[in-house]
Amino acid sequence: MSLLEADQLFKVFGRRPEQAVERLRSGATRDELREDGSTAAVVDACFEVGEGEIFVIMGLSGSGKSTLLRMLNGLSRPTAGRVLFDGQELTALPPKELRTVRSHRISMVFQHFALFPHRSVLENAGYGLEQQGVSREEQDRRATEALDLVGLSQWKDSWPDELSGGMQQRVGLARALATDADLLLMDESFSALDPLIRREMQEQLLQLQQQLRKSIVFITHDLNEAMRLGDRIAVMRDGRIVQQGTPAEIVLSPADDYVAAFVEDVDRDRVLGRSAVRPAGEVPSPPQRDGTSERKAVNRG
Ligand SMILES: Nc1ncnc2c1ncn2[C@@H]1O[C@H](COP(=O)(O)OP(=O)(O)OP(=O)(O)O)[C@@H](O)[C@H]1O
Repeated sequence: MSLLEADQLFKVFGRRPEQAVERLRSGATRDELREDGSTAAVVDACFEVGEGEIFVIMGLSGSGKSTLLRMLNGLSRPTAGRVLFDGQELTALPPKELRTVRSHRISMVFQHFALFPHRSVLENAGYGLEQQGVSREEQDRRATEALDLVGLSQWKDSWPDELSGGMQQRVGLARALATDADLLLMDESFSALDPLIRREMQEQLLQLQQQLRKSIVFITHDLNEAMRLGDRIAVMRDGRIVQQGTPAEIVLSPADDYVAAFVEDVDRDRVLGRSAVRPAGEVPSPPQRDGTSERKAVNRG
C-alpha cells in the first residue's frame, strides 16, 4: 500500500505560473518557458512511495529534486497537482493540520545536520519531540532509544562539536527516528560526508531499515548511492522524472540516452546481485569530561 503519492505535481517559479503549467501540458519545453521568464522546476511528477520502501529521487543539480521534496512535506505549494499522504490530500489541509502532520508523521534529515551547537546530543535528538509538546521525561527516554539505534547512546551528554561529521549525521538521523514518523525525507543527507563515512552511513541506514521499515524518500545526485539505497529510483532531468524503476530495471532498460549515459559506468554485477548489508563501522567511545578528547570541527554548513 502506498503511504505517499505525488499526483501530477508541477512547480513553476516566475510570472503567471498557472498559465505556464497549461503551456507545459500542451508540450512547451522548459527552455521555451524560460524565454518568458518562468522556471519550470518540477513538471508533471507522478509516483507512489510504499510502506517500508526507500524511494530515491536522483538527478543532477538543478533538476528539481529539492523543489519536489519541499512539496512532499507541504513546505512549498504545488502550482498544480496533489500530494496525498496516507490517503489525505496534504495540499488541501489547513495550515494548522498540515503542521501537525509535519511534526508528527514526517521527519526530515538534512545535508548539513542542522544540529543546535548549544544543546547536548540528547537534546538535539529530542528536538522533534519537543516540537510535538512531549514531556521532557518522555523526550529523553525516546531520544535515548533513538540514539541507541544509531549506536550513539554513550554520547548523549556530549556536545555536537565533540562528534565527527558522520556521528553528527547519526544524531540527525536519531532525531528523525525519535519522533517515530512514518515518512522520512532525506535531502542529500550523506553528501557532506567523506566517502568512507558516507558508505558506512548508507549501510547503517539499510540495516536500520530492515528493522524499522519506514517509508523513506531519499534525494541524491549520486547514482551509486541511489543504486545502493533505493528499492526504486526516480531519475529526474530538467524538472521531469524521465524514468522510475528498480535499480536493476534502470540499469538493464534505461528509458533514453540520458539515463543510458548515466548508468554506463555502474557496476552491473553489484546492482543485479545487490549484496547483503555489511555491519556499520564501529563508533568510538565518548570523550572524557575532563576535556582531553580531540574536538572535531562542526559542520554547520
Ligand atoms: N525560489 C525559486 N525561485 C526561482 N527559481 C527557483 C527557486 N527554487 C528553485 N528554482 C529553480 O528551479 C530549478 C530546480 O531547482 P532545485 O533546487 O529544485 O534543483 P535540485 O535538483 O534540488 O538542485 P540542487 O541539487 O543544486 O539543489 C532550478 O533551475 C532552480 O534555479
